[in-house]
Amino acid sequence: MKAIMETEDVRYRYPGIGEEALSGLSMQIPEGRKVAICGANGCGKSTLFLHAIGILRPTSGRVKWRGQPVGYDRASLGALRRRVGLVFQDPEHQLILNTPREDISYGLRNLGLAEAEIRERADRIVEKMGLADLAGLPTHHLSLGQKKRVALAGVLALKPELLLLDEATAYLDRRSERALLAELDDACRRGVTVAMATHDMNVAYSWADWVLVMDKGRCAMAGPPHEVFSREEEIQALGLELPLLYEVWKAMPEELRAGFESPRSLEAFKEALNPV
Ligand SMILES: Nc1ncnc2c1ncn2[C@@H]1O[C@H](COP(=O)(O)OP(=O)(O)OP(=O)(O)O)[C@@H](O)[C@H]1O
Repeated sequence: MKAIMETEDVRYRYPGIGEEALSGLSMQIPEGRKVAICGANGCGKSTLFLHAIGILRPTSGRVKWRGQPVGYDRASLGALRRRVGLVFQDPEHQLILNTPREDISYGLRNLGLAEAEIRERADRIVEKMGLADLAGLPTHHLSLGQKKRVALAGVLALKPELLLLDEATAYLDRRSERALLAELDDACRRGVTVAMATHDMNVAYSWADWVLVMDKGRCAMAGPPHEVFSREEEIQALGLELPLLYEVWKAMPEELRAGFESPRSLEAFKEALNPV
């Protein structure tokens, strides 16, 4: 497993706060994967993301990009932020201009691209993400789900190698959630490593192919979803729920389950029960 980004024993304390937000965090984000980062409120997921783009700097320990320690001079931070894109939990923190198109173009302009390329890249992402009807509207007329899609479009337009999302699916209806996860799958197929912080264990279980569980500023568990969630007692002790599909599967008679790994989608579940 090759890590695109990793942290080594990272400690961080917000100024004026007694408790460490990260208290010896060592974790790896494997390259090319869809990673879910799970953990109770306040376990340090957002703080980890702010370290990943160099907004915060560890009090001790190291953050590494492709095996090399991250540098904190202007040029190194600029290079890091061209490679790592962060979609914030609250799209209001990301969308600052009048319209989605202006916001998407603004990010591209910051990359120093020529106007023609800015227009072309903005058009392409607007069309690809089905935002054409919204692109020219005042951003404050958009729903939360629409704003989340625009925020994602703005970061994807920058073509990051690692895409980080903080609670991307929170407050989305099922259809918007599915559309957003499909977008992330698509990005991953194009070679982008995607890591999403989520409280939704159903999303973590069925969408991700690697799961990191954080607890009190450290990495408590890491592995493929069925492996992590099969450690049921540990998951529950960390205040997390088991995914519904996993629980239903485990509640079924053992002879029906024999020979199958716990299915991670409804389709796989049905197939396991009615093999063709
Ligand atoms: N700007 C800040 N100033 C002071 N303390 C902070 C700040 N941001 C976060 N913290 C503290 O750092 C710890 C980790 O918070 P963080 O937001 O990283 O957790 P999280 O896992 O993302 O939480 P959530 O799931 O609620 O979004 C918490 O104890 C939190 O109170």
